[in-house]
Amino acid sequence: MTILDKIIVETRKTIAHDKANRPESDLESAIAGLPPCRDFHAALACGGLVQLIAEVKRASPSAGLIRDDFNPVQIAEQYVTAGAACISVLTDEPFFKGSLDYLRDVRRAVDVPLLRKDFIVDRYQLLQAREAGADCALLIAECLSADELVKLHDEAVAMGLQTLIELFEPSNLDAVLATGTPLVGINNRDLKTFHTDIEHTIRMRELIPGDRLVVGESGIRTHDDLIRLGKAGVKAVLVGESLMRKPDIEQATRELLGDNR
Ligand SMILES: O=P(O)(O)OC[C@@H](O)[C@@H](O)c1c[nH]c2ccccc12
Repeated sequence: MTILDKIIVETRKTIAHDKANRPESDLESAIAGLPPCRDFHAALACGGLVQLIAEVKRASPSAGLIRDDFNPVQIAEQYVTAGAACISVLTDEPFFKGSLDYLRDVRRAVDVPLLRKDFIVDRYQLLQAREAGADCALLIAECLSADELVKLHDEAVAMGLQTLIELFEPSNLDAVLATGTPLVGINNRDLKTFHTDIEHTIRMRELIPGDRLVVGESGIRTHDDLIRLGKAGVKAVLVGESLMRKPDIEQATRELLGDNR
């Protein structure tokens, strides 16, 4: 069993537990009265050379605990002050020490579009995302069949959410493109081995039609990395660990972006 398989097993347990506490119909009514989502795609499509989705990430299976003094609201505020276009909030609890409450708290504190970063396999999680204030939901091609990808993408859109669909395996590209999502993420981390290589995004970029906005994800550390990806046609980057490890997150975010504003 790979780590990804283990995460999905736990995720399904969490969903069953959450559904028992709060029925789907309850979430449906809760989202009915919400204002429309912010435009995640537009925030990345405009402005400078490469836009930043900065991630609130407390821990990960590969890195363990990334940061001791963890205050999601303060971190998100620092990201935004330093120029992040969007914020990603990890909500998986067992493996990433995240929480839907972090997403809620960040929603109250900042005005930029937010991504729910989790292992989404069920419509219920999309409802939770929308209710907690997300504007976009991550879908991972390695966790879902081609049919499930289409179904969850359509369900997300019906709720007013956008989707960022991520893949690592080149063989999943057709399934991702077939959903019609305008936002395609290339994960540089092989979730089976945790190894990251930013060349992976650069190679995969060439295979993706120009009408999709490509997000380079994982293992991005420096301004040079960002520039290299930008030159290869990558419009946005998703960065967590390298920023979360720095004592001064705001300063680190400025350094990553450089004069790329
Ligand atoms: O912390 P990094 O290496 O900067 O990576 C951020 C983000 O790409 C990573 O957290 C991620 C990408 N896809 C995921 C899917 C699930 C959990 C986590 C992820």
